Amino acid sequence: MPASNARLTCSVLLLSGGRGLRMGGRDKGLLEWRGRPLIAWLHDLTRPLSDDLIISCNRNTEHYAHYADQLVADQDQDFQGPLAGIRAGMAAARHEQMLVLPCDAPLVDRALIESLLAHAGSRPVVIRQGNYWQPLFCLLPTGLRDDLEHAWQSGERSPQRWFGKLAPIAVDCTLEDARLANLNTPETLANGISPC
Ligand SMILES: Nc1nc2c(ncn2[C@@H]2O[C@H](COP(=O)(O)OP(=O)(O)OP(=O)(O)O)[C@@H](O)[C@H]2O)c(=O)[nH]1
Ligand SMILES: [Mg+2]
Repeated sequence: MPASNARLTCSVLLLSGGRGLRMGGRDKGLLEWRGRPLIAWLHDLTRPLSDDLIISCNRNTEHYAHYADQLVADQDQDFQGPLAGIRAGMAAARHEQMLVLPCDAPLVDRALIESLLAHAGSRPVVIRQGNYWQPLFCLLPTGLRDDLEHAWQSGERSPQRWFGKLAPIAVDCTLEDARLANLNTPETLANGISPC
């Protein structure tokens, strides 16, 4: 059943539209980790939160469709980065808030998500580790879609620079917080998790 969180129903955007160059050009979300595709772990985590689970992907749509209510693709086919996926997700999202997570962080847990949702309002809410923002772990008010579109049309391609102008709310985590570890290389995929 969707939307077990009665306080807030959000859209969810799982970012899986990258080139995966460090994985030899393979589609990272579909690579297996602990016996299942990475996207399956994020799907299982976020499915109960939303009736609007969006996956940003630029290939293998037939595989991703199983895990989503909506698929979105970047407008341009030249991999302009995650902000392209956020832009497509914002255009499609059906709720006032959109939770964004990357496909390659399978240790994110419900408590981390709840700590983002707790600050839902008119400003972006973003994970920060020490002095480092983690711009792909965030909660975005979808009312910012016009602002994002304007920034995009002005040439902005950095999620952090975009929301940096919007007085983001930080959710602070330690530098050692294993939940934020992500998988970028075949070695980490096979052997475990590396720090971000
Ligand atoms: N929609 C979309 N998502 C992207 C794009 N580039 C990266 N992402 C996503 O952003 C997140 C972080 O990117 P990376 O970890 O660098 O993944 P990647 O770009 O596929 O991998 P590398 O090519 O090795 O850098 C991942 O969830 C990617 O799927 C893009 O051009 N479009
Ligand atoms: Mg990349």
